[in-house]
Amino acid sequence: MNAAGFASLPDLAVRTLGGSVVAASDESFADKENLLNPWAPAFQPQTFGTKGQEYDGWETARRRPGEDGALGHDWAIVRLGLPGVIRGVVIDTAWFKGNFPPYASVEACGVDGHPSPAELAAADWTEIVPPSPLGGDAAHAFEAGAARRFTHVRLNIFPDGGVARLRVHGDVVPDPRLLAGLTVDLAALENGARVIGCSDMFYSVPDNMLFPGTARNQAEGWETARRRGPGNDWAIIRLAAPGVVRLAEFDTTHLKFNAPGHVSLSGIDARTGDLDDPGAWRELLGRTRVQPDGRHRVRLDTAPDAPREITHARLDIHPDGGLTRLRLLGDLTAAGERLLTDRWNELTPAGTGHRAPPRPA
Ligand SMILES: NC(=O)NC(NC(N)=O)C(=O)[O-]
Repeated sequence: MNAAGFASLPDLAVRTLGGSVVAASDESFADKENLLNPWAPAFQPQTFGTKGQEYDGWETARRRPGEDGALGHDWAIVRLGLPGVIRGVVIDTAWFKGNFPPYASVEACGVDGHPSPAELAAADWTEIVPPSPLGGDAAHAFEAGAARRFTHVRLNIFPDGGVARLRVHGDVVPDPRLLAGLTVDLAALENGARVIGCSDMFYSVPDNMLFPGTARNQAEGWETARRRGPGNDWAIIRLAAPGVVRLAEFDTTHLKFNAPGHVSLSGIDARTGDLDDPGAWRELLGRTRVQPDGRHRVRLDTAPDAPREITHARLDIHPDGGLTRLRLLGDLTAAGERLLTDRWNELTPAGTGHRAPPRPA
């Protein structure tokens, strides 16, 4: 997968998906936490504080050789908000022009639970980006290929300097022990769901609807252009795993003059039906009126005689607009639990401190 390909995958490290910087060797000039800011790096010239020019990034002091003559290097350890398989990394030195590091590398590890910085230092790290040259004021994309579930990454810079952002794109691999037997959001990015197709993403991408928490403005949701022709906008969501959706939440918060008039929802089991065959989709919720700027929770009909196991859901918004959040609360089926467990086991090598979850019958 090339950079353009992996950059459309979720950023497993971004703060709005739960990422954090747990430790760094140094942050004398600018805070390590800036590495994971969701916004594009900003810069204002001549904003000198007591320690130097202020940068929207992570910046370390200029290193000097120690008594032994060694220069050493700086590093920062990031806890991924969403553990998963890393497909590519972007090291962005935006605005660092005379103070970027000339080389960087990235390592990753998978550790169960909530390890301390000391426990992470002793973890088994795998190099996913070898030491590579960097330029100033530029985003550098590196593919990463290890077919393993990682929970943390370590950015190494040689010998020192500033990095504006670290983006870690990949496929979310949720921990089945946290989902099995519970009613969960089958459309949540953090549970492994994703939007795999949509009619329009002129203003913002539809995966935004699947972020945790509430949106702070309409840019943090999905918004389409004004539709001038016939038809309506839509998005198809691949659920976290096969499951039964029992309650849908359509959130138009912050969409005050651009909310859809109506929404509808349908589902398909892609193991037996073709996503491209309109006849294979079953209605889950007929055309339902929505209001601007608010949450709409709708209980779906899950009568015992209505077989509702689906792998994908289709959201239709009539005629256009967007949603800031979409929640599809429901239960994994036994097949869904098995699938998640098998995937987790396959991508989590033994001996990394992970407990293998029981595989449902
Ligand atoms: N934050 C800084 O002031 N950094 C540096 N200096 C300037 N002017 O940016 C540097 O690396 O010495």
